Amino acid sequence: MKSNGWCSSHVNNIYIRLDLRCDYTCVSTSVTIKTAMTSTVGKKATGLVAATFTPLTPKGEINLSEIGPYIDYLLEQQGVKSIFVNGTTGEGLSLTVEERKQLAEEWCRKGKNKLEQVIVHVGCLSLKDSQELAHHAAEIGADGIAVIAPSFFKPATAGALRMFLQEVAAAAPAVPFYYYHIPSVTGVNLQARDVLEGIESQIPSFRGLKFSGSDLMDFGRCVSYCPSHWSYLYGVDEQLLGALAMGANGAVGSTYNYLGKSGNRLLSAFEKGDITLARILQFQVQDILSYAIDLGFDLAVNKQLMSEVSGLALGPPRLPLLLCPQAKARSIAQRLQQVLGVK
Ligand SMILES: CC(=O)N[C@@H]([C@@H](O)[C@H](O)[C@H](O)CO)[C@@H](O)CC(=O)C(=O)O
Repeated sequence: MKSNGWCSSHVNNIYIRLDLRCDYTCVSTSVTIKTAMTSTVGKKATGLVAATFTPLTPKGEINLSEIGPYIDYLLEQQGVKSIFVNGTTGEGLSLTVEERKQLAEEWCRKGKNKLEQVIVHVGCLSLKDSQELAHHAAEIGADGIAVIAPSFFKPATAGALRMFLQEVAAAAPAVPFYYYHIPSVTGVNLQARDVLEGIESQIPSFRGLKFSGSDLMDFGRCVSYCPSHWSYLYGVDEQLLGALAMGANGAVGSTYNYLGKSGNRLLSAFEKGDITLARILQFQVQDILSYAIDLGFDLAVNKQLMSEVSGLALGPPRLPLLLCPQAKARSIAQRLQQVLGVK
């Protein structure tokens, strides 16, 4: 009979992993001490991050002129200081490489000296396109880049996905790199914990995880495996509280575009140990989203809801997503105002 186990601890940048392998005849203990992440790539991403919608004109072209007002809205009305652009909410995979570059550039330009972090999603089906976008993000001064798993030809193993991520990260080695785990959208159902196995030795700029999955056991295993100086950003907004308990140190999501204030209150209630308040705030988000889900909530509805709540002209989604009827978005916006007690 055998038992294998390990434990790790992180003290003052020293990362200690203790491997214990025992059977009845032998006990071997090996202790590895390494200085964790000696490079000082970037600042740590924490707190609330809005996954931005991509403003389009009524004809479906990217609308860069709305980005400045969008950033001001997030800062002034929602208290959100960091953004994640060209991701799922931003319809990144429906945009051309050139459009993604123009958008990333404008978000970075308009966010400079205002926002704390602009993280650019650079994942594509094509490795070459991802590398081009990663390199571009470095040139324009993005604070971080993130990559989802390619989802047409899917990686067969965690190792194959790690190799893909490594090749992208190598195109922007000085930019903090995040793995973006979103199995419900990519259909890549690998455990994030497996993807992270040894990733720091393959990607020196690796700085954390954007986990948009509902498997909190996998998320917890990521947090317990990884060094504390990484970012663990959780992306299922309606169950953020569970992820905070599991060790998330921030949240990235679509609803923080219009529920930023409440998201910030939830984070600070949790930090202060006021679980009762944190729970009330989480239940409010769940109420609003269940109401929306009953009406058929998807990205198109979400985008229209943001236009409705913020007054920004975000335009339609891009095909194949269909424009949401305004009455539907209006009805969800009313529910939101009732639940939050906003006039
Ligand atoms: C599947 C999906 O779109 N998930 C959203 C959530 O914020 C989601 O909209 C929210 O939890 C409501 O279900 C984010 O995780 C996506 C995200 O962060 C992104 O746009 O990159």
